[in-house]
Amino acid sequence: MSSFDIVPPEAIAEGRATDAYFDRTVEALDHADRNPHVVAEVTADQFPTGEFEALAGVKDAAHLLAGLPLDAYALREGQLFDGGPVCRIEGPYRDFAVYETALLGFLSHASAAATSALRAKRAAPDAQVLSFGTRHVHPAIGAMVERSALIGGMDGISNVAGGDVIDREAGGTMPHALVIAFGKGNQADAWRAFDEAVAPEVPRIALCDTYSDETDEAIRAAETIPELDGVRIDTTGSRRGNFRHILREVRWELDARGHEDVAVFASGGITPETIRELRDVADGFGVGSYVSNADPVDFALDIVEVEGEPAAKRGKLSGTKQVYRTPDGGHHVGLADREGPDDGEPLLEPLLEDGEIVREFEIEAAGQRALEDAERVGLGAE
Ligand SMILES: O=P(O)(O)OC[C@H]1O[C@H](OP(=O)(O)OP(=O)(O)O)[C@H](O)[C@@H]1O
Repeated sequence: MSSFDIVPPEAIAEGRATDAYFDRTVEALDHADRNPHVVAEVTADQFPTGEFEALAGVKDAAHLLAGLPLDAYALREGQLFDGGPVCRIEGPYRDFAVYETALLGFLSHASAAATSALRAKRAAPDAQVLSFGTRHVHPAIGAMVERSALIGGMDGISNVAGGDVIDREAGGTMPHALVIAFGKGNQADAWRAFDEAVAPEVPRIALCDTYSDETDEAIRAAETIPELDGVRIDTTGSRRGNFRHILREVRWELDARGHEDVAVFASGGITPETIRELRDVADGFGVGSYVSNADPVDFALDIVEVEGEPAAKRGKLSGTKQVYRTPDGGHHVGLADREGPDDGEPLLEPLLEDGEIVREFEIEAAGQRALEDAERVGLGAE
């Protein structure tokens, strides 16, 4: 047993990461010798709302359900939706009832982070937008946050173990702690030690706000490290004043001394709004809490068909559904056995066939899909 309070992956795979009432449900169904064939759908909103979100977490959802006697369909990761099902399960209910809790958790949390990542990246498509936020959340979900950030189209991640899990390398240069470890006034020693110590492929980006004026530190960093790639300005909120002005000044003073090729990165409390304010004066952004702390999407799993007959609780729409994307960016919900809209591309595609995963999960392809679909539906274009 781990000394950390972390539900182990095996318990999730076995269906133990469930609300207890599903265990009671299985007991009652067993007692009554009842196991109806159902269609169940995962939905946040029944009808399109105009508020788009990006789907993520489908890889984990597929592995959760793998091996069960069911078929499943889902949107592709990175696909945007604003209503209707994002996932459909068809099979004997008793066999998958206990997986609902973990299934919704996988999709809800990852989709929220991916959606925020997409909003951040869309605010500055030409800048480097990097994920910095796993420090704000439980370390057990670091890989989920980083994978979702990339599915949302972000350009890089910072969590090393999270990167190991998703087979991507974490990036990053220095915290304030490194500069402080060399003592006030000795920032140059810290930057020099960094430059001498770290592998050549690590970008030389100096943190330039620890002790003194940002422009002063940026100039000194550029003079200390001949191959300096960039400076990062993370001015503490209480000292920030006009952050845009600070970044413009840094850019100006670097340029005035011939350091036009030194990039300027901004971090600390960055949101899509601040990115839009700063995108013409910064080359990149470190985004933390805006992505890692995103509120989970409010997904629910609902039975919509029992033994081939429409069924649903009040407030939910019965019948097996399909969702479609039309070229104008419209998201349409219809019954699966009816004609879809003209030129509508069906979005719910096979995920599992009789318990076998029938899909590849490509992070970069998902990120590309998210960015293209965001362009189509106008998400984050403001
Ligand atoms: O505000 P967020 O968007 O969540 O950004 C995450 C963190 O990244 C920056 O810290 P930094 O890397 O400079 O860390 P340090 O102050 O501990 O050195 C910033 O000051 C935040 O603490």
